[in-house]
Amino acid sequence: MGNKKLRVACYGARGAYTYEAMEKQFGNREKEVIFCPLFEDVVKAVREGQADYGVVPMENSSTGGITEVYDLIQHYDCAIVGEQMVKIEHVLLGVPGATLDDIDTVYSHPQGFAQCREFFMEKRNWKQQPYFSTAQSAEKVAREGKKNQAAVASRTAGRLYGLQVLKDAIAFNSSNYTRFFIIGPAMEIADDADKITLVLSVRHESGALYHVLGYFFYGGMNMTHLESRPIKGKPFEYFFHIDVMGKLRNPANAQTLRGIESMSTYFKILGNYPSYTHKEES
Ligand SMILES: O=C(O)C(=O)Cc1ccccc1
Repeated sequence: MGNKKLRVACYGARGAYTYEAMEKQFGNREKEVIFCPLFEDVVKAVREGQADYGVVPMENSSTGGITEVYDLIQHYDCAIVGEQMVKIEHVLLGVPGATLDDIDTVYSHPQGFAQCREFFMEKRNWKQQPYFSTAQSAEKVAREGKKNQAAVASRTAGRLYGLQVLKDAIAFNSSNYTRFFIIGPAMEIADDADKITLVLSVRHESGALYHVLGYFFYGGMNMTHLESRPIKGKPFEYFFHIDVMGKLRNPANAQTLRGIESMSTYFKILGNYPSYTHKEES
């Protein structure tokens, strides 16, 4: 890439959780950040070359896989070049001077509402208004300046957009983490890459997935995530998105994957990248 400034497509806005993940990945590098209001805008920007990399959330420890992102990466044929993990601590934000009693409408990303489900069970007369990222929700509430409006977002977003915390720690799971993919137009295998993401489908017959997964067991490759996604045009057939610990440069791992490929009706490796745990330990 020479000395050209890095262009990174980031979901949301400054103060979004994805922005935190982006800073963890690229913080020390000079970059131009292209903010995208939709996940699809991020993936498209990477595919069409407006950005060198993109950052999107893909899995949450309370609510599970963010399935739309899996479908988009597959549809736009992007590669995974890294991952990051961010601790998510949602707060309820309102305009200065507002109290909980003033609120009747709340804005957030649907993930924000899902992760605070129990808090909102008690607020049945509040309207939950799905919006873009949590940060854009905070910005909207600040910009409109109405006492009846609140946002579910981070404390950082509140500080950034001049809102006050009406209620702290509103997520139902205090150990709430989100995993993010760093995507690119093509695979990049760093020396410390230790995790592989791949997509496959198998014949529609008994034992087909069992046989495929058996290869991981016999090859000693620890599977860390499995997500099944419907295949468009083939009702009740699935793409399996699989994360396993391993290295494509390790001949034994490569051999295991070749075995799996031979058992699959569709097989594509999306990336081999340094895992979050690996980075934390090093
Ligand atoms: O909206 C954001 O801030 C995001 O980055 C998406 C998201 C929303 C809620 C939890 C984790 C990620």
